[in-house]
Amino acid sequence: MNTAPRDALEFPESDRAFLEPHLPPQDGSAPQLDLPFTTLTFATSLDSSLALSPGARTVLSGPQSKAMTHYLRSRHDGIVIGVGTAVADDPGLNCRISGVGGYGRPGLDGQPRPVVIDPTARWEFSDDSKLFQLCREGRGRAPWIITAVEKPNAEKQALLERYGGRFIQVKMVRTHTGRHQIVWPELLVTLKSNGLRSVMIEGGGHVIKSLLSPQYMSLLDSVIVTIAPTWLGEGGVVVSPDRRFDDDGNAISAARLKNVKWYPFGEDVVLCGQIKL
Ligand SMILES: NC(=O)c1ccc[n+]([C@@H]2O[C@H](COP(=O)([O-])OP(=O)(O)OC[C@H]3O[C@@H](n4cnc5c(N)ncnc54)[C@H](O)[C@@H]3O)[C@@H](O)[C@H]2O)c1
Ligand SMILES: Nc1nc(=O)c(N)c(NC[C@H](O)[C@H](O)[C@H](O)COP(=O)(O)O)[nH]1
Repeated sequence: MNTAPRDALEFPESDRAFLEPHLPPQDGSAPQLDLPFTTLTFATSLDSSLALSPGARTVLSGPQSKAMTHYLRSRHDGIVIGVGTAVADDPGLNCRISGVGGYGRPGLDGQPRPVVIDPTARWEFSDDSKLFQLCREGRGRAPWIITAVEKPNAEKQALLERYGGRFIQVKMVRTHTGRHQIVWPELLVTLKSNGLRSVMIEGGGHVIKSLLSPQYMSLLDSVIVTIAPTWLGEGGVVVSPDRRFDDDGNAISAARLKNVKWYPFGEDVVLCGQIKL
C-alpha cells in the first residue's frame, strides 16, 4: 500500500450515507441507457456567485464540503468543466480522498477523467499545468478536451496524447451571435460510449446556465449544490438561467428542484435534489 500524499483529504464513512440516494448507483447502471448518470454540482455564495470574477479562483467550500466534493469525484467516472474554468483555475480535477489511486492506493482507481469543453481549442495548457503535474505523479488522469475544431494545434495534441489525453470533436451549433453551443445529448452519449458511466458537471457559469435551459435540464439525474455563508458582491460569476414564460406570456421560474434535502455541513449547507420537469 502506498502512503497518501500530504494533500490527502478525509471524508468519514458517517458523512457518506446521506449522499448515497443522490449518487450514481454503485453497479454502474444509469437511468437512461445510452447516457451517463449526470450530476450537476457546484459551490455558490448567498448572492448566487461561483467566483469573484470570471478569471478568479475563489474558495467557497469549507473543509468538510470540499472533502465532500472530492468524495463525489471518486464516485463519478468523469468531471466536466468549461474552458473558462480551466483557464481561471489551472485545476487539478483529480480526487484527493485517502484511499483512491495515487492517495494510498496504487493505480488510478477512483480517479475521474477530466473533460474540458473548449469549442475553439483556446486553452493554452503546458507541461506545467497542474493536471499534467498530477499525471506525472500518478495522482490523476489526463483530460479529454471537447472541441468543435477539426484539426487542433499539433503540438498541443502531441502533449495531450503523451499523457493519455485527447481532443474529441463533438457536434456544436452556433448561436445568433456566433458562439458555439454544445449539443448536450451528443456530448453525454459520446462520453458514455467512451466508457464514462457517470459524470459530474462542476461549472463554471456558462456550462451551468446552458444545462439549466429547458431543452437540456432533463439530462440531469442529480443536483448537489454547496451554499457557503458569504456574499461575493457585484461582478461575480452568477448562476442565473434564462427566464421561462408560460403560454400566457407570464414569467415563471427558470428551473426548480424536487425531492429536496438540505444537509448542514460545517459552516456550509449542501442542497441535494432532482430537476422538477
Ligand atoms: N464555485 C464553483 O463551484 C465553481 C465551479 C466551476 C467554476 N467556477 C468558477 O467559474 C469561473 C468560470 O466560469 P465561466 O462562466 O467564466 O466559464 P466556464 O467554465 O463556464 O467556461 C466558459 C467557456 O466554456 C465553453 N462553454 C461553456 N459552456 C458551453 C456550452 N454550453 N457550449 C459550448 N461551449 C461552452 C465556452 O468556450 C465558454 O466561453 C471561474 O472563475 C471558476 O473559478 C466556480
Ligand atoms: N465545490 C467547489 N467549491 C469551491 O469553493 C470551488 N471554488 C469549486 N470550484 C470548482 C472547480 O471546478 C474546481 O474545483 C476548480 O477548478 C479547482 O479544481 P481543483 O481543486 O484544482 O481540482 N468547487
